[in-house]
Amino acid sequence: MITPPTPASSASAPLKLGQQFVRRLAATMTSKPGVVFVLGAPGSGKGTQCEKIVDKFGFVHLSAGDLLREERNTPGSQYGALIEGHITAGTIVPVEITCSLLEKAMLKSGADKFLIDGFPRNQNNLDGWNSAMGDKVKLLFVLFFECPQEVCTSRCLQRGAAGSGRSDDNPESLAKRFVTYINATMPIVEHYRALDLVRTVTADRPPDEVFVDVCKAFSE
Ligand SMILES: Nc1ncnc2c1ncn2[C@@H]1O[C@H](COP(=O)(O)OP(=O)(O)O)[C@@H](O)[C@H]1O
Ligand SMILES: Nc1ccn([C@H]2C[C@H](O)[C@@H](COP(=O)(O)OP(=O)(O)O)O2)c(=O)n1
Ligand SMILES: [Mg+2]
Repeated sequence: MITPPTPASSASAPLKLGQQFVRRLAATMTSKPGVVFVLGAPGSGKGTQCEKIVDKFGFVHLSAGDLLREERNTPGSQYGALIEGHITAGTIVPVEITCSLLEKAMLKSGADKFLIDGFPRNQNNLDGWNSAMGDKVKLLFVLFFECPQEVCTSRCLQRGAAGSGRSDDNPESLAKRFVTYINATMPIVEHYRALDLVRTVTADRPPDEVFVDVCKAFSE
C-alpha cells in the first residue's frame, strides 16, 4: 500500500516520490531486453550450461543451431536445403536467416533476458545482428567456454554415437566445424574481448564444476 508522506516530510517530498515513480515506470517501459551471447567450440558445453543457467537465473535459452535445425525440418521451408548444406559443411548460414529466427523466437517468448547460444559465429553474423538488433537489445556480456579441441571432438563424437541424430557429429563435419570456429568465431570472441565484454569459463571439467564458475560470471 502506498502511504502518504508524513507531515514531517519536506513540502517537495511528494513531488520527488512522484518523479521517482514516473522515472522507474519509464525505465521499465523502455528498457531493452538483455542478451548474453554464449560462445565456445562445438562440444564445449554451451547447451549443457545454458540449461543450468535457465534453471538458476531465469533466462530464456535460444540456440541458433537448434533454431536452424528446426527451420530445416519444417516442411516446405525454402531454406531447408541451404541450412543442411551449411550444417554438414561446418560453415555458417547467412545472418538474415539466423537473425530473423532469433528475433521471432525472442518476440514469441515475451521474455526480457536471453541466452543466445552459438551466435554470433562470424563477421557476417555480427554485422547482421548489429544492424537488425543492435538498437533493440542490450548486450550484457559474452560467456565464453574454453575447452581443448580434442576434448570437444570426443564429446561431439560421443554425442553422435549416443544418437544425437545430428548430421554434423561425425569426424568429417567436426574437422570442418573446428576450422570455422578457429578462423571465423575466434575473431568475434577477440572483438568482444577488446570491448571488455567477455567472461571466460574453463570448460574442460565436469558440468557441475563448470557451472560454479558460470555462476561467478553471472554475479560479476
Ligand atoms: N563438462 C562436461 N563434461 C563432459 N561432457 C560434457 C560436459 N558438458 C557437456 N558435455 C557433453 O558433451 C556433449 C556436447 O555438449 P553440449 O552442451 O551439447 O555442447 P555444445 O552446445 O557446446 O556443442 C554432450 O553430449 C554433453 O552431454
Ligand atoms: N550462428 C550459427 C549457429 C549455428 N549454425 C549452424 C552451423 C553449425 O555448425 C551448426 C550447429 O551449431 P550448434 O550451435 O548447434 O553446434 P554446437 O552446439 O556448437 O555443437 O549450425 C550457423 O550456421 N550459424
Ligand atoms: Mg549446442
